[in-house]
Amino acid sequence: HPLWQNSVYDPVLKPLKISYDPTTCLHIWNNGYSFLVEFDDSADRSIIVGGPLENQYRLKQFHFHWGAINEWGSEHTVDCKFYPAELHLVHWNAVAYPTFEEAVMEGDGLAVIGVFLKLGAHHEGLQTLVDALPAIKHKDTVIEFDVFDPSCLIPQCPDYWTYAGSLTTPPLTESVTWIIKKQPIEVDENQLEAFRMLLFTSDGEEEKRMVDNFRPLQPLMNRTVRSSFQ
Ligand SMILES: NCCOCCOCCNC(=O)c1ccc(S(N)(=O)=O)cc1
Ligand SMILES: [Zn+2]
Repeated sequence: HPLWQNSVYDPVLKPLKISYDPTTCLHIWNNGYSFLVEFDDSADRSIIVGGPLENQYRLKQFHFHWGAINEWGSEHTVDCKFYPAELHLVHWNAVAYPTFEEAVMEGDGLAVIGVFLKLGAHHEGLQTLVDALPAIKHKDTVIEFDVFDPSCLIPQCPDYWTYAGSLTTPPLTESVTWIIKKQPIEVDENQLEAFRMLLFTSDGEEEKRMVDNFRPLQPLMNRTVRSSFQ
């Protein structure tokens, strides 16, 4: 999604407030499309509020999209530039809807924080995840993941873009308030290569490396992207 050129500064936008409880972390698994870290969302223990949001939203999972090479991989672009990977932290509106599955079908059901990954310095917090990847190389493999604070993957800079959009994989429902952080996080080449060693395929099948698991850019049409910064 082409950010920046078509964005309008909205002075009404508030800072996003993020409060995650690291002990709500459950497991990390390879679902055949990406690898996901899932959280216990049975109570309001890991939530975001503020920003463009009317309600508070509960963290359910985070996952990534990345390319086969560093020239592409993100699902949003800034100034026509792709990043090598993009993190999505998926939250749902448990104030308005009883289950995640129902929230997925509603316009104000989900809020996804997008964070760009840029090639650079080693990322200590990400390394914890990278160390777990060999154990979930194949589709439908899972390992327990006790304590992890996803805040370590979110840049300090408060600036973000926001727009009303959709899931980038089926069911592609238009239920997502996208909140894309302006500042990328830096990860090193070995960490990106570790993502690319995962497989789309199950154990025993012919190996297909998990790369280029991003949706191609979609036309902006008449959508407005607002920025929280000038
Ligand atoms: N499985 C049958 C019922 O399905 C109900 C809805 O399931 C939705 C599954 N998809 C997701 O949860 C889901 C979540 C986030 C993103 S993304 N890449 O837009 O952040 C894409 C997809
Ligand atoms: Zn995603």
